[in-house]
Amino acid sequence: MAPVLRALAARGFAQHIVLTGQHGGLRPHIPPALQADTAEIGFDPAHLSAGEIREHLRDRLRPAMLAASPAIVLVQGDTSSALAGALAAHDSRLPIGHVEAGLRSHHPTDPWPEEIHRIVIDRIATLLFAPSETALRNLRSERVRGQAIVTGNSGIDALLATTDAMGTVERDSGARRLILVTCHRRENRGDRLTGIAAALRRLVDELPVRVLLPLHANPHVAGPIRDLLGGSKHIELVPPLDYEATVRLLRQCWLVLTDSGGLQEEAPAFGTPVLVLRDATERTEPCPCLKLVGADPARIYREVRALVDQPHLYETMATPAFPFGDGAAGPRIAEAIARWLERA
Ligand SMILES: CC(=O)N[C@@H]1[C@@H](OP(=O)(O)OP(=O)(O)OC[C@H]2O[C@@H](n3ccc(=O)[nH]c3=O)[C@H](O)[C@@H]2O)O[C@H](CO)[C@@H](O)[C@@H]1O
Repeated sequence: MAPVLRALAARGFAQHIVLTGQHGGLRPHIPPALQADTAEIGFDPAHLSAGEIREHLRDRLRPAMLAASPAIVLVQGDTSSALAGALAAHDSRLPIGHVEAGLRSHHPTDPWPEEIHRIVIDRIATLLFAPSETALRNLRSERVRGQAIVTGNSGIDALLATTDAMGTVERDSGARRLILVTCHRRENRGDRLTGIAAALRRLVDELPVRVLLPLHANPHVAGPIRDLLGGSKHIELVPPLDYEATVRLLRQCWLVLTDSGGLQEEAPAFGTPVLVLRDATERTEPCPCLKLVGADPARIYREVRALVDQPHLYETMATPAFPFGDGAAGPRIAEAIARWLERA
C-alpha cells in the first residue's frame, strides 16, 4: 500500500493510516512522512479465529472511522483486517475503496477465508482497483455496484522501485541450482505440508538443486516446517527475510516453489519460473512463468525434474512478464480517487 499512500500524499490528501497488527509490525514500511498519521491497534491475533479477528477489529476500527470521518476508507487485499475495515466503514456509512479488487480463485474454500473476504469487500466497495483485465472481468460478471477500473497492483510498484534502487543482480551460478521455497497457507498444513517436505528432500537428494526456505513469522507454520526439514542437507531454513532480501533472491534463484500470492506476482517480473504449491490460485492471468502443481510430492518432483532435464522447457517459462501491473498503480489509484471526489 505504500505506493498508494505516497501517491495520495503527493496530491495533497490528508491520510489517517491504521495498522491492525494482524501481520506483525508493518510500521517500518509506512513512508516516513506519513508515520505521524499512522496509528496501530495493539492486539494479539495468535489465539483468535479469522472470524474473531474480523469482529474484534470491526468493533475497534469503527470509532476511529467515525472520529476521522474520512471521504473514503481504503482497504488492501483479502485478510481479516481488510474485511473488518470494509465492514466497519459500511457500518459507518463511509465509502470504501478496495486495492487488489477482483482477484478470484472461484473456489469458495481455496483460499479460505480470503476468497470470501474478497467477494464481500467487492460487493460493498464504491471504488474497486483491479490488478488486471482478468480481475475486472470477474467484477463485471458479479455485477458489483461500485466503479471498477484496472490500475495494476501496488505491489508491483514497490517491486520495481526496490529493483531500480538495487541495481544489477546476477543469477546464482553454483553447482546446485537455487530453489526459493515459501509455504504458509492454511490449506497446506498437515498432510499436505508433510508431502511438500518429502518432495523437497527428494529433490535435493536426486537433483543438482538446493533449497532456501524463509520461514513464515507465524509459529504455527514455522514449527512444523522446522520439525520436517530441520537439519536436512542442501535445505536451508532461515528466519523471515526483509523485503529487499526477498526481492534479491527472486532475481538470483533458478526456481520458486510457493503458495504465496505476492510471489506469484513478483517472480514473473524477473522471468523466474514459479511452481505454485496450491490446487487453485486467484492469480489466473495468462503468464508463462506460473504453473499450478498442487502439493502432491510425486507431481512436485516430476515438474521440477522436467525443468532440470529439459532446458528448452525451462527457457519457455523463464520469460519476464507483468500481468499484474506496470508499476504505476499508486498514481492511478490516487488519480481515480481525486476524480471521484470531484464528482461526489
Ligand atoms: C490468498 C493470497 O495469496 N493473498 C495474498 C496474501 O499475501 P501473500 O500470500 O503474498 O503473503 P506472503 O507470501 O506472506 O507475503 C508476500 C509479500 O512478502 C514478501 N516476503 C515474503 C517472504 C519473506 O520472508 N519476506 C518477504 O518480504 C514477498 O516478497 C511479498 O511481497 O495476503 C495479501 C494481503 O491481503 C494479499 O494482498 C495477497 O493477495
